[in-house]
Amino acid sequence: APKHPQTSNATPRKSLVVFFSWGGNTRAVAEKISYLTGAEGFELKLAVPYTTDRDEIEEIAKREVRDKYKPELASLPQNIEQYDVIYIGSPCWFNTLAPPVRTFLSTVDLSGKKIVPFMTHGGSRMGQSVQTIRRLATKANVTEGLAIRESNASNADNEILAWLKKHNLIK
Ligand SMILES: Cc1cc2nc3c(=O)[nH]c(=O)nc-3n(C[C@H](O)[C@H](O)[C@H](O)COP(=O)(O)O)c2cc1C
Repeated sequence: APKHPQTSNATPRKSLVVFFSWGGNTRAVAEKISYLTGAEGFELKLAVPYTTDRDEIEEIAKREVRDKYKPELASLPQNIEQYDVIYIGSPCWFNTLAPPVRTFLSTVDLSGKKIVPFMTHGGSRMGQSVQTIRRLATKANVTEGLAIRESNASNADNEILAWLKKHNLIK
């Protein structure tokens, strides 16, 4: 049947927020992005969870980042092909992505996706993470990142909203 001229053949852009959070700051930003965009959320969790001890995680993270270690994830998002836009969130750990996010990027085929990175941090902003995402997801279109300071993580509504508008991710 002929299509109405207003009808687009393009399927609507579906988006997913994939994130890891150790202390909750990145989760707060991820939840805000989901709330503002309608994107579904997927929290990356490890098969063997990290310690909750702040001194111990420092040592573990330092070693894993140095070794580019990819810890095993408990699960992966299903049917990734249905999403056009994937937000990817991480705390800044030693100037880059937390290792669980590295595992995700190395495991899932993100060819042709628009990837929107975001990070919470104590001063390093995105660090090296955008370059790392571009290297691991070679066939994706990776935008500039959204960096939110740790102290603002649960109070960044306006910053997140402005950033989403600036990048045409919401109206
Ligand atoms: C192991 C570890 C390493 C960190 N390394 C950095 C860093 O290199 N640069 C920085 O700005 N903040 C660093 N931080 C601070 C975190 O990026 C910041 O507190 C972030 O908001 C934590 O997010 P989360 O609560 O989602 O885990 C580090 C924190 C931890 C626990």
